[in-house]
Amino acid sequence: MEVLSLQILLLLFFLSLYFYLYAFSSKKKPASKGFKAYPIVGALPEFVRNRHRFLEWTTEILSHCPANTAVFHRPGKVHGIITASPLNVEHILKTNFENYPKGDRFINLLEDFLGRGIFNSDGELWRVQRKTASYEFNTKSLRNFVMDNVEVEISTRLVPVLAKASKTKQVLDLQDILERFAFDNICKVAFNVDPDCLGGDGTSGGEFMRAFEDSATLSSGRFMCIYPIFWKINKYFNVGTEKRLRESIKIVHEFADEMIRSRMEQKTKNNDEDLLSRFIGKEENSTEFLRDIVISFILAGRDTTSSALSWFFWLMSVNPDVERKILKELETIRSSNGKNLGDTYSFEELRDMQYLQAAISETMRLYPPVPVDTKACKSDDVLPDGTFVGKNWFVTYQTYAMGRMESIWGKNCREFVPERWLENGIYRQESPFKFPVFNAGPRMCLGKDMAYIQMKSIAASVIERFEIAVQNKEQCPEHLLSLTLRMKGGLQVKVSIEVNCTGSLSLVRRTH
Ligand code: HEM
Repeated sequence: MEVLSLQILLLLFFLSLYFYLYAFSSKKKPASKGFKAYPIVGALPEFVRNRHRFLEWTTEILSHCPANTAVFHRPGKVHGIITASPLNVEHILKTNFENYPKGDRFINLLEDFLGRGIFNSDGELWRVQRKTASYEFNTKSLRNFVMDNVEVEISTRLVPVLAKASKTKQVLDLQDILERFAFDNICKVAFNVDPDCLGGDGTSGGEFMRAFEDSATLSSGRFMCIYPIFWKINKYFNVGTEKRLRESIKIVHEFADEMIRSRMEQKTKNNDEDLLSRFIGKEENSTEFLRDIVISFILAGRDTTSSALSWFFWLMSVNPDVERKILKELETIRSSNGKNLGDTYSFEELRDMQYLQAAISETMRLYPPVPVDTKACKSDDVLPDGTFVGKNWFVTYQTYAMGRMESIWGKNCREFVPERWLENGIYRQESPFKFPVFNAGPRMCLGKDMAYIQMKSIAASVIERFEIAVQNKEQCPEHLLSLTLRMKGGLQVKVSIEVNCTGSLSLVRRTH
């Protein structure tokens, strides 16, 4: 017995020594090539140590790998790769699209929140939703409807809320305001329902907003769980974060159910065609499925543009020269079209805002609203850079890291330079594989054009009317890794009125 204990002690001693030497020797290497994989436990210790800074950690790793691609070993059968290579991204999202579905693992993690909505489905279920939604998104009437809605939301809700805050000198969470704006907008555009979340003092619908945020953050927290069994046990016993998740999802579901019920009633009264009515019109769609569709579109429409604009306003506060150039561009557009400050911009005028478009794209290059996207590999494959990917491995492309790769954007990749998007002053599209902020290939974002209309309208109306003083602007806001890249604690700002919409005295000061 004593001999056995001694043997176990010796074994433990040598194992500890081995891990210590292994870790120590790899610390001395100047740059890590890929994830450090320990015997038996794989990359898990590193993952545990760095998961609170997952995006930065993986960016560091990928930037040191020759093809910006790293293999991730986990104990048991889970292996995967993380890539920031445009060639690999093209292969995964387009060339070999059928081999890289979302997969069961991903779908199970998000199913309680998103059900089998468009973001969380594969195969025929995805195809049907994509087809129906594409039809709706391709119409010119949608573009006009978006333009009208955005204009009304800006002039009757956003501007009054900011103007009021400027009078009271109150500190505002701009991220929250932008989320409310985007939420009202997507509900009107997609479901023909106005929740008026930004109406009044801009705080209505607070319970739903909180529940939606918690549902997204806690669901994405499951991705960071070392073993899925952990969250599954918590879910089974309804404890911890899983208890909170269940409560939040219940609130979100009730809201969506109520919206569908009221839309179904309306349907009998008028025959307005919107996205939801296209789905309601199909008898085979159950109310649960309609709910999944509603929640997915709220997520798509609410959390993406608001994330991009929050980072945009913070970047403006630390890059006043860029803001001045945008103001100058707006002034030129107004004067050549005989417009006053405060007048609404037409679709053509928004299209002419080339520098603003560049500044918004540059924001999303550094702070992509959807920072990571994961697929599953259906059968063994080899990526264009020679990396082997096994069946059932996860395959993640890291958009956040891609915006910070010297190999893609050059030496100044970490600097905020809108000019990199311009050729002779005209905005130049980038390859979606180099800049997969809106995804690429058959699952490319359907709301890209709508998103730019909304973001440009808001950015232009706000910066030409108000001075936005971001609190503690020198410190880069911390991000919260949810399904989208939100700012932890929001974006606290003080607003002051820059111009009174009839004159441009202050504007002259700011543009020179
Ligand atoms: C800055 C704004 C936006 C960004 C960066 C963005 C980005 C993305 C990304 C990365 C995906 C792929 C997600 C995945 O596969 O899991 C996606 C898909 C999608 N987006 Fe957007 N999006 C934006 C705005 C919008 C808006 C306003 C809508 C309108 C409702 C929208 C509708 C969709 C839809 C329906 C899909 C699903 C496409 C599919 O799976 O077939 N997006 N978007």
